[in-house]
Amino acid sequence: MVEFDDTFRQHLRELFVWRRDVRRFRADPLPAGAIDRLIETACLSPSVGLSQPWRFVTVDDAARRRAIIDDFTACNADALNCYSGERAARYATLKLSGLEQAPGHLAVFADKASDIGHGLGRATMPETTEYSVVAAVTAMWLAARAESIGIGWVSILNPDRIHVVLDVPDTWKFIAYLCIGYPEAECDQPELEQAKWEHRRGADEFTLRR
Ligand SMILES: Cc1cc2c(cc1C)N(C[C@H](O)[C@H](O)[C@H](O)COP(=O)(O)O)c1[nH]c(=O)[nH]c(=O)c1N2
Repeated sequence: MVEFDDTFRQHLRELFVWRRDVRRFRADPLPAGAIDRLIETACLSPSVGLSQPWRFVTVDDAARRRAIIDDFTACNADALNCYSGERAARYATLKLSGLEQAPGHLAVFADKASDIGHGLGRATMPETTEYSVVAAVTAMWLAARAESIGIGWVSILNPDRIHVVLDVPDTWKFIAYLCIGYPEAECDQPELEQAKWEHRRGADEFTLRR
């Protein structure tokens, strides 16, 4: 049996504390096979009915990357228009993607039409397909940090546009667009907290006791 000791648990806790959503990347490329290795780890994640509904698209083509960046720019401008006053001014200062700098781009989808898992667990809660993919992204995020690789999740995008740009099946639901690379800096505090947009709250605030 594999056992984990206190030292491992302490390191694991540190991994959770020091995992960040990264928007500022160094220019150096990722080592060969790094993204494939992260995808392999992500595939060890739990999934409803063992359906493994995650689908990964590595995006290396310059024209497709440019189209994604253009979509982000348009969506981010729309998002800014949803705020006013001081909140709008603050939003405008935020850096909300590392799409321009990140050496790795990875789009993640949930295959809503796959028969893998034979529908187990999905009859009353079809959304568990998407939950499974989010679990895989989280695993990848942590596994990357363990290799000092940073990941930034970009959701300020138009899913329909992503489908067209990446030419993926209609039955795939867009879940995440990930920027991957080495971070410019490490920090134990979310960037949105450093920018005074929001602060991390403690577990008590989100826990009901019945
Ligand atoms: C589903 C989802 C979607 C997004 C994010 C996360 C998740 C889970 N986050 C990252 C988010 O801002 C970040 O996780 C929190 O601010 C907490 O920071 P740390 O991840 O702890 O560094 C994120 N960040 C960003 O700069 N642009 C984005 O579009 C998104 N979108």
